Amino acid sequence: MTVSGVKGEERHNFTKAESKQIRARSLRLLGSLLLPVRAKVVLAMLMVVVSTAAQVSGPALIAFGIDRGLPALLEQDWLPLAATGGVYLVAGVLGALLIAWYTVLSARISQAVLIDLRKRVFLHTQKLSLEFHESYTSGRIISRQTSDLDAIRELLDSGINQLVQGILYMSFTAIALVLLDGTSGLVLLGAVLPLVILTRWFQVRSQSLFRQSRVASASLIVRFVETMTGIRAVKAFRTEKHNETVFGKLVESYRMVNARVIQLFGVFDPGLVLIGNVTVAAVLLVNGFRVADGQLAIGALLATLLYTRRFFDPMEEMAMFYNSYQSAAAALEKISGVLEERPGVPDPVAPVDLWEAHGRVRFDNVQFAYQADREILPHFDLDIPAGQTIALVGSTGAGKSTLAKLMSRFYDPTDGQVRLDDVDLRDLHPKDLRRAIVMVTQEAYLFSGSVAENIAIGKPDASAQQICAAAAAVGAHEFIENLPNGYDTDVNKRGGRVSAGQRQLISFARAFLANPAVLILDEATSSLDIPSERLVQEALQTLLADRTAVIIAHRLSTVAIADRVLVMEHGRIVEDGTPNDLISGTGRFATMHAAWRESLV
Ligand SMILES: Nc1ncnc2c1ncn2[C@@H]1O[C@H](COP(=O)(O)OP(=O)(O)OP(=O)(O)O)[C@@H](O)[C@H]1O
Repeated sequence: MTVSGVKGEERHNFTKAESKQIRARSLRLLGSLLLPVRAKVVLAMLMVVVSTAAQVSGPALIAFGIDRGLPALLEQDWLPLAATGGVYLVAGVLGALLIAWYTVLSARISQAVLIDLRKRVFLHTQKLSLEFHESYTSGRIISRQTSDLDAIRELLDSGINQLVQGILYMSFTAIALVLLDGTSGLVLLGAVLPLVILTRWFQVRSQSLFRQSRVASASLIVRFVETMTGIRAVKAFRTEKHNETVFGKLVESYRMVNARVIQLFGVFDPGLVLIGNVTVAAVLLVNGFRVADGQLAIGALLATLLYTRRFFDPMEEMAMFYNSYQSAAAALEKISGVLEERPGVPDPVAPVDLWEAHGRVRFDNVQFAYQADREILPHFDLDIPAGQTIALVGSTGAGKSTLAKLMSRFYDPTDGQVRLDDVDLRDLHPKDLRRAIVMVTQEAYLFSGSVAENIAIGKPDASAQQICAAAAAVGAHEFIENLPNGYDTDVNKRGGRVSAGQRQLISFARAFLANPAVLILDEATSSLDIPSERLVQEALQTLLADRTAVIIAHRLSTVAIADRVLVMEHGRIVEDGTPNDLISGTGRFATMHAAWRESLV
């Protein structure tokens, strides 16, 4: 199985080569994000090096002040002590200023990187085909934009700072200690072994716990989003109690993992403090004797103690970095996977412009399957002349919506071609394709915003009059006028809520305004009541007059306005003719129509 794109997300056990492939992908993404801010990164590094050096100089200066400045002062020479104090002050101020500057600069870098990544994820996910969105759940998409980006933000905001400053601080401190006094350096070296053992122990255990914690929190998000997305089904089937139990279990497992993480820190933190204190005690003991023997000055003793103590300070923060690094690395892996996905319907390399499409649609030798082993359209030929109105009927699962999706190029055929005015849809300029072919579906999705804005999606530069005219043409004007703020009513605010049928009318107005050469209505009148449907049918006569139209409808009333009826079964057209011919015949459509007429009586 491959790990390219999002496929790797479902797996946990990778081979070495696969892990390498995923890491390389993450690093490439990180590299491409840092490239535009590389100058700032170098500057920030320089600042942090200088400011850490300034901070680390403190104990050495204190030692100098005590061992050289004080005796000189006793001899009435105040200059060495004053100079030491001055240098200490300058180092302190410089360190503080540089840290302040560094903090601002690193925040800018992290903001730039995050904004870039956030935009890339949004734009790319939006570009991915319907095929991708139909299998990649909304919970996962939301996690990519929220918790994953948060994990990366956390790493950039504090994690990297802590790591870089921590490593530099510990290295500079160790170097300063060795330079000041080799013996103390040896004592510190003695602490390194237990330190390495403790840190390694912590890393090994925390790695698996942090992973479990991320998995548990992701499951919580996915469960929450899916429950809320399906809230209607939840209420209709009264599954609240069941959901509560399932969610409760997820929360409990999240709590358990976090409790174990805290237990781990409960051993690691005191362990660090203990090693630090034992080392300081050892330095005090060894150097105390050396001071008594006159081998070491008292100021140097103090400085060695301060360096030893300070050496351990960044350890805990660096252990925390490990956590944020792990989360961010996992997040980066998943985000880079989404960004690696290629749209199932790629934009043409040499797009053909079709300014004024006539609307002839042809399916030539088309074969189509969603999954390799299950063919939906085995072999499909169809010629729809420009301006014809087709009613597409057939039983559930016959492949009607699939045909509509191929016609709108939501999918590409596995074999053969779908053409508009003799141009393969794959070669058509995406802008021309969207202008020429519009599909209205049953969902009739409305975006946040006013009714007018929702209609104007069909033609963003439309005037208010054009919007009203479009609404009037599909019989939506009256109800829109009766909404609290008319065309300016926000469809997602209380009071502005519209019914499913009204939503469909708005999406009709949107399609009418877009004025495409080919209009596909996939169950687009299913939520309308019979009088509204009749109204729309009248409007449809005008709406469909000068364009090619494909109407998929279970209610056969639509057939009356069609020039031609296609009956589909198992991905094939089994009947094709004018409504009258088919009704008066003895085929499937005649039976369906008779049954439908009877149901009306
Ligand atoms: N995204 C998908 N992935 C895999 N299989 C799919 C997908 N969408 C549809 N199918 C399958 O393709 C077949 C045809 O489905 P399609 O939606 O085209 O039927 P339909 O004639 O429009 O049915 P209905 O009248 O119920 O809407 C069905 O067997 C369905 O299971």
